[in-house]
Amino acid sequence: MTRELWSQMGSLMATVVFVYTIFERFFPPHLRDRVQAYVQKLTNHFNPYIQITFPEFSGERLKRSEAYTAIQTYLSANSSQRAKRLKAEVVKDSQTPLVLSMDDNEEITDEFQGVKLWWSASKLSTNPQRYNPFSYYASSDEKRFYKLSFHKRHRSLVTLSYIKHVLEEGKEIEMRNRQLKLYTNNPSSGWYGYRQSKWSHIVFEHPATFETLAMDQRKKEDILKDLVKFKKGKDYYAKIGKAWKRGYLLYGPPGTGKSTMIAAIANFMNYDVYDLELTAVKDNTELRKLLIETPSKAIIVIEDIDCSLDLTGQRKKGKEQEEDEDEKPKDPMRKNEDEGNKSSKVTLSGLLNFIDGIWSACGGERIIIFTTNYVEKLDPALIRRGRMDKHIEMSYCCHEAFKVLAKNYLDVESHSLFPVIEKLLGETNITPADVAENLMPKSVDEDVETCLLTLIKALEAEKERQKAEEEIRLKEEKENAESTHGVEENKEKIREDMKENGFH
Ligand SMILES: Nc1ncnc2c1ncn2[C@@H]1O[C@H](COP(=O)(O)OP(=O)(O)OP(=O)(O)O)[C@@H](O)[C@H]1O
Ligand SMILES: [Mg+2]
Repeated sequence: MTRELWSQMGSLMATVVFVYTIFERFFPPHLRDRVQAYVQKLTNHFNPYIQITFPEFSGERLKRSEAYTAIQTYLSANSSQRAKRLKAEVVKDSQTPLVLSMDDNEEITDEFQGVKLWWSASKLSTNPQRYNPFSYYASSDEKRFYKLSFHKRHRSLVTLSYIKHVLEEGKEIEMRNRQLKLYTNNPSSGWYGYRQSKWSHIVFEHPATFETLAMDQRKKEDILKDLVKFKKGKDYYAKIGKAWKRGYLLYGPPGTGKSTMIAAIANFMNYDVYDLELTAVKDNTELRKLLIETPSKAIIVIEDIDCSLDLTGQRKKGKEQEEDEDEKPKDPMRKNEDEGNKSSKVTLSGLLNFIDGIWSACGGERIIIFTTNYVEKLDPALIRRGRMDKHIEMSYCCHEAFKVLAKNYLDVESHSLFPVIEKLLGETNITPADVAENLMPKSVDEDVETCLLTLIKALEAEKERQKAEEEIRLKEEKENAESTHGVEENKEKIREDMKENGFH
C-alpha cells in the first residue's frame, strides 16, 4: 500500500475517532481506553511508515528548539520552490529578512541517498476554547511542530545520517545568511546595570573582500589557504590536542590595509568581529571576563597592540610588579589611592595567559588578530610562533597590488600608462591607501587616463620627496662620521703632545 493510501487511512481513522468521540459518552471509560489502545496497535502493526515529530518548543516553552529552527531553515532553502502554500516570516539578524517557509498542514517530499521522505508542518491547539482571532500574538496553547515520515526499512539511514544532515545543513545556511556583527567592549562600569552587557554590537557591513584587497597574489593565496585549513580543522586540532584557534599578526606602515584585511577575513570566514579596546579594560580579571564571553566563530582583534598598552618588553617586569604588590601589606588608608591607580592594568602576561590558557579552548574556532605599525617594538614572547601562528607583512604598494586597485577603482585591467606606474612603484614607497586616494575620480567627467596621470604625478612627487629625505639622511650620517673622526684625531694629537712632553 502506498504512503498516500496510508494517509487516507489516517483521515479515515480520524473520522472514526471523531464519530467515536461523539458516541463516547455511551461507552464506559474502561472500555473506551481499551478500544483506543487496540485501534492504535492495529494501525501501528500494519502501517510501515514511521513518523518523527520535532516540536518548536521542547520542555519549558521558553526557548525555541534549535533543531526546529535548523529544520525550518533547511526546509525553507529546499522547499520554497516546491511547496504550494508558503508562510513569510521576518527573521531578525538575517541578510534575507523575509524568510519563506512551508505553511501549516503543507507537505513536501525530500530525497536523501535515493530514499524518499516527507516533511509536514502542523500545529496543534491544545485549548481551542481560548482561541482569540483578534490577538496579534500566537496563542500560548498553540504547539507547532514538523513531522518527518519515512518507510521503516530506512530507519537507520534516517536516524543516523539524514537527521544529522538536515540539522547540519540548516545550521550552515543560518550561519551563511546571518548578518555579521562588530562588537566592542563596554567599560566595566556599565557591565551590571539593567540590560547591560560586556559587549555592544552593530551590524558589520564592510565591503572588503580578498578579491578587492591589494597585495601580492601569492601572499593572498597563502592566507586564504591557511584560513580554509583552519575552518576545516576541527578534527585536526582535536587530534593534535591543540585549542582550535589561530593567531595572526598583521604588521606594516599605516595605510597598507591591515584593518581592511581584518574585514576581508571576517567576510570570508563569516565570523563576527570582537574589537577589543584594551585601554578600556581595567585589569587582567576584566580581560578574562570579556574574553570568556566571546563565542565560537569569532575574530578577536587588538589593533595597534604597541600603542594600546605598554606591552612591549614588560613581561617579566609586569609579573614581578604583580608579585611585589601581592606581598605588600595592605594599608587601609591607601585603599582609595590604589583603586585610583588601578586604571588599565592589563599586563602582557595576562594577555599571554589568555592566548595560551585553557579557557581559550572553550568554544573553539576563534581567530586572534594583532595589528601593529612597529613589529620590531613588540616583545618576542608575544609574537613567537604558536601564539601568533602567522606573521603577515602588509607592505607598500607593489605593481600587482596596484593592478587590483586599478580594477577596483577604475575598472581597468591594462593601460599604456601601466608600465610607467610599474617603474615608479619600484622606485618609491607609497601605501595602497595613497594609491587608492589618487586613483579615485575627483569628478564625474574624470576619465581613466586623467586618474592614472594624477597617480603618476603623485608618485613622482613622492619619489622626489623620498630622494631629498635620503640625501639629508646621508649628509647627516657623513657629518656624524666626520665629527666622530675629528674627535678621534684630536684625541690622538693630545696623546702625542703629552708623550712629547714626557707624560705617559
Ligand atoms: N591593501 C589594500 N587593499 C585595498 N585597499 C587598501 C589597502 N590598503 C589600504 N587600502 C585603502 O586604504 C584605506 C586605509 O587602509 P587601512 O585602514 O586598512 O590601513 P591600516 O593598515 O589599517 O592603517 P593603520 O595602521 O593606520 O590602521 C582603506 O579604507 C582602503 O580603502
Ligand atoms: Mg588600521
